[in-house]
Amino acid sequence: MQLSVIGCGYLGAVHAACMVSLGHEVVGIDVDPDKIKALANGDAPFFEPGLPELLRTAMGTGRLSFSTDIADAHGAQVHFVCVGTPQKAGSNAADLTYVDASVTSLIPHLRAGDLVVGKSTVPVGTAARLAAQIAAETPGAMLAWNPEFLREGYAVQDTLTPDRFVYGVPEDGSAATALLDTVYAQALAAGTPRIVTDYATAELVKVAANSFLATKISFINAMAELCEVTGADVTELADAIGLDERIGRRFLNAGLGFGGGCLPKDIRAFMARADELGADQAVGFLREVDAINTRRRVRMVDLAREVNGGSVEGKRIAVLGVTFKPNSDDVRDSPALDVAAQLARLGAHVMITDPEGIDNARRRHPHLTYVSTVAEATAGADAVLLLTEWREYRDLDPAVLTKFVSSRTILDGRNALDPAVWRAAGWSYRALGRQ
Ligand SMILES: NC(=O)C1=CN([C@@H]2O[C@H](COP(=O)(O)OP(=O)(O)OC[C@H]3O[C@@H](n4cnc5c(N)ncnc54)[C@H](O)[C@@H]3O)[C@@H](O)[C@H]2O)C=CC1
Ligand SMILES: O=C(O)[C@H]1O[C@H](OP(=O)(O)OP(=O)(O)OC[C@H]2O[C@@H](n3ccc(=O)[nH]c3=O)[C@H](O)[C@@H]2O)[C@H](O)[C@@H](O)[C@@H]1O
Repeated sequence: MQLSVIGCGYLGAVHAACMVSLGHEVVGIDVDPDKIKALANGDAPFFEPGLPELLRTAMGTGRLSFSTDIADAHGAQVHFVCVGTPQKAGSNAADLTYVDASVTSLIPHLRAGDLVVGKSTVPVGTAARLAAQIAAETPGAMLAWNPEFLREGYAVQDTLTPDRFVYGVPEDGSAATALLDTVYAQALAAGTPRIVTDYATAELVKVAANSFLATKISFINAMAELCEVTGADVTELADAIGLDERIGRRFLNAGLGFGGGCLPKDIRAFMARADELGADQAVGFLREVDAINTRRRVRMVDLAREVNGGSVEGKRIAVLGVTFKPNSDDVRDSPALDVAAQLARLGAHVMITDPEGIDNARRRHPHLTYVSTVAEATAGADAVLLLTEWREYRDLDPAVLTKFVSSRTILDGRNALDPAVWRAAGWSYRALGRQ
């Protein structure tokens, strides 16, 4: 099948390469010429495990091309819209500028029978509005909303073998459903469940799923706050409640909380949209979810002050990990970068290291200091902060770090280390939610 993928960022680039691996012919379109140049050379413009290999193989088939010209989407039968929907400046709402611009630019190149498939995360009501625009301007072209559930760091596997497909289709959606079934034939044959529903339900499934995940994280972080005042241990608490199959242990890792280009902006956009719909009470709890999440960052900064005698001014602070989670170079709304920036504002000499995130972090916070190795970051440190739990930081040997630091103080922002190991090596170990 001939497909176009419009928007080749974290979602679209992976989607394009994966669709080729399923046997389709794909043109990827993006307005960013640098991104398109890298992709056309077979280079992944961001870090995502498995993507470089997949891209090289896909380029080798001759069935993957990239362009900045939306006219090159003409001829494809299915057009995936994967552009960004960031938070609007000065508001909680989603900025739909890119979705609207991409669909408007695509319409002149559509033919009757073509299917536009929205994959971006949008406020409920967006699909119906775009469907009306498409129907008015290209009779016979169709729209489906097929939200994406991939996680960065596992994007390739999540795209090829998702937990489920959700198709939001119009009332007589059989043609749209048949086209999507052809696109995803391989995973469907392997038994992946698919839910065919209306636009509004499909849009809500996506924000409901992310809201649930964010709520689960903030729930355990609220318990961490209680553990801190009672002397209890949030990691053991999570293990214990997680053994109840109805609760489950996944997404109960307490620590610095959630960041990234999705959970924070999605819960805020959900609240903003519910407000517009007069249903703000229904998701009012998300305000608390957001507030608990922000408080964890503040608590980490306070802990850094506490272990430094009340002030970090003039102190050398090593920050291990700056991305919003391991196995990604993404620093959008990164809790780690936020904490590092707050400490720098308080006068600390912050030395940041990260395996993949330094370039992106430097673009956002050029005034902070970035170094390539743990040895450089921790040299002479008054405190070491583990803020993103990359494997190499989880595996650090305290005896090795002892040689570099000025004070053996470690703050584990992700509950990723074994306190007994660090204490046995003579370190003062502090964490969020456990003693
Ligand atoms: N990053 C992720 O893990 C996931 C993201 N999503 C959703 O997917 C959407 C995209 O997210 P990301 O890929 O992370 O964003 P991103 O910012 O990495 O990529 C968006 C891309 O769209 C391009 N673009 C903007 N306007 C365009 C236009 N008019 N025509 C063509 N290209 C255009 C940008 O240049 C950029 O490369 C968002 O709605 C997000 O919430 C959903 C699931 C997972
Ligand atoms: O809509 C999206 O874009 C995606 O958002 C999240 O995926 P992602 O942002 O890649 O990352 P997650 O693995 O969900 O982690 C999000 C944040 O929560 C934090 N987290 C996660 C799990 C946990 O137990 N504790 C915790 O603090 C992570 O450190 C990270 O900062 C969802 O997991 C995906 O299903 C969804 O498709």
